[in-house]
Amino acid sequence: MFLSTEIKKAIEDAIESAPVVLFMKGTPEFPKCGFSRATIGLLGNQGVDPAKFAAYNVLEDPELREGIKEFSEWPTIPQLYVNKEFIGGCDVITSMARSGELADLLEEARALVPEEEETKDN
Ligand SMILES: N[C@@H](CCC(=O)N[C@@H](CS)C(=O)NCC(=O)O)C(=O)O
Ligand code: FES
Repeated sequence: MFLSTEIKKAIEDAIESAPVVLFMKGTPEFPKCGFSRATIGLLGNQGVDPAKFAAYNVLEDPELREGIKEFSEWPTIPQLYVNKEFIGGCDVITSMARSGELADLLEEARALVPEEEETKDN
């Protein structure tokens, strides 16, 4: 498939729209596939700040669905980007969560809910 300039630009804009960007099936609230659901769950468990997060539903956009595969040179959805860098899909995120690498990556990207806010007293 040929990645048009227009689609490429839309993908680049999406990737730049937040520190943590997930291309997924469905929405964070209503994932439409177990792999996307699992990935959203892992990011939530890590404490990703919603303000630092953007999700794009590829089921609403067939061009995005195919385009992101070619752009990332990765054949499946979900796809995670952190600070414009492609990280991987569900399997990669799962193993990075287990090893602690995901926590380090997200912390370095300053994408987690700040500790003070989490523990702020009433
Ligand atoms: N092993 C994959 C699981 C994801 C996967 O297999 N996705 C499939 C089914 S949802 C996919 O995106 N197929 C191409 C498509 O639906 O466009 C991962 O680590 O992310
Ligand atoms: S939609 Fe069937 S496995 Fe993802």
